Amino acid sequence: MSIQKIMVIGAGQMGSGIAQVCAQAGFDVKLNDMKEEFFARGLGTITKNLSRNVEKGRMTESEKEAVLGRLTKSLDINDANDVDLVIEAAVENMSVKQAIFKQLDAIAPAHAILASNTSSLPITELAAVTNRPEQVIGMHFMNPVPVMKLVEIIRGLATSDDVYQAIEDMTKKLEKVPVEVNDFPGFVANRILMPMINEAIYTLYEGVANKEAIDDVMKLGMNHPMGPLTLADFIGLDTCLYIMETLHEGFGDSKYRPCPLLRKYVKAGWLGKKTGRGFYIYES
Ligand SMILES: CC(=O)CC(=O)SCCNC(=O)CCNC(=O)[C@H](O)C(C)(C)COP(=O)(O)OP(=O)(O)OC[C@H]1O[C@@H](n2cnc3c(N)ncnc32)[C@H](O)[C@@H]1OP(=O)(O)O
Ligand SMILES: NC(=O)C1=CN([C@@H]2O[C@H](COP(=O)(O)OP(=O)(O)OC[C@H]3O[C@@H](n4cnc5c(N)ncnc54)[C@H](O)[C@@H]3O)[C@@H](O)[C@H]2O)C=CC1
Repeated sequence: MSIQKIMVIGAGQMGSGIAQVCAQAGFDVKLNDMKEEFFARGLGTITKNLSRNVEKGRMTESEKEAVLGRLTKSLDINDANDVDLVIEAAVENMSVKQAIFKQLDAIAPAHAILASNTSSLPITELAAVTNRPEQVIGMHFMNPVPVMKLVEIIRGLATSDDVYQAIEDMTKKLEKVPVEVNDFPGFVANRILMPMINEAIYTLYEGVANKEAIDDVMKLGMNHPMGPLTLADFIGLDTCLYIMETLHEGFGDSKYRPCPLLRKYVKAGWLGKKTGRGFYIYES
């Protein structure tokens, strides 16, 4: 199974990072989003990251131009008609993702693999809306994609061994480390990380300490690179809430109930770094 042409759906924080590392590894990448401005924002982030690589002597200017040359703009999902792999990185919402997978199943070539960068949603449920469930798989990158080494590879119930192998090989070409995981809500990464973040939000909500103190405890006491509230802002509070809801619904266990303060911030549109305000305020 040979992969050369890729479409990445969603040019947000994750999609832009995924498109960047794929283009850096030599793949031809179509970066798809719904509007020109969303694509432009994603391309802006990629260009900034590549320029930093040039400044730091990790890449020449001509290598940077070659990477950018392998990236193409797409504002139409029909552009998936000649790709070998689609990596979907749109919002963490099952109905949005299922609608995308249904369309892709009709558009993408019969051999194409359909992967999702979902943080928590069942791959098997995405696969079920297609006629190629054996070619549907989870490819869960970590944020920030250009820096973090891990990719959780999630097998849906029907995912074939050949498809798993092709995605594992492709992940290694991106210089990432694949880890095989089965299809349960939140997989491994967010089954463990997100309840910790949710508990940090409860700690704030219940007035145990202020936000700086909570972050300091985990940074200085546990050597985490970011405190949990800073990390929640970095991930996006909407994404954190979606993940907690998936865990809560998927396991039916009250220990996963999302903190009311998290819901309130999301309802206010305080989604974290990407909107300029979450637990902290960010200059643009
Ligand atoms: C929600 C999910 O489904 C799963 C997830 O992704 S959960 C989130 C997982 N990610 C984490 O937990 C990240 C935790 N934070 C960290 O590891 C670090 O704070 C960090 C790597 C983000 C930044 O590191 P730092 O040392 O504090 O800052 P800084 O010195 O500015 O950055 C370190 C390097 O990362 C790079 N970097 C930082 N942020 C970046 C970004 N958004 N994009 C690209 N590169 C970035 C910097 O350019 C820098 O590279 P150089 O040293 O080569 O110049
Ligand atoms: N933020 C994080 O730390 C991580 C997020 N993820 C997952 O990655 C996915 C994307 O998350 P982010 O990049 O953080 O979100 P984001 O909000 O930064 O970006 C989402 C992008 O998808 C686009 N989009 C939405 N619907 C679309 C459609 N139908 N067609 C094309 N584009 C569409 C939006 O316009 C936006 O640009 C989610 O499933 C999330 O759970 C996975 C790992 C880490």
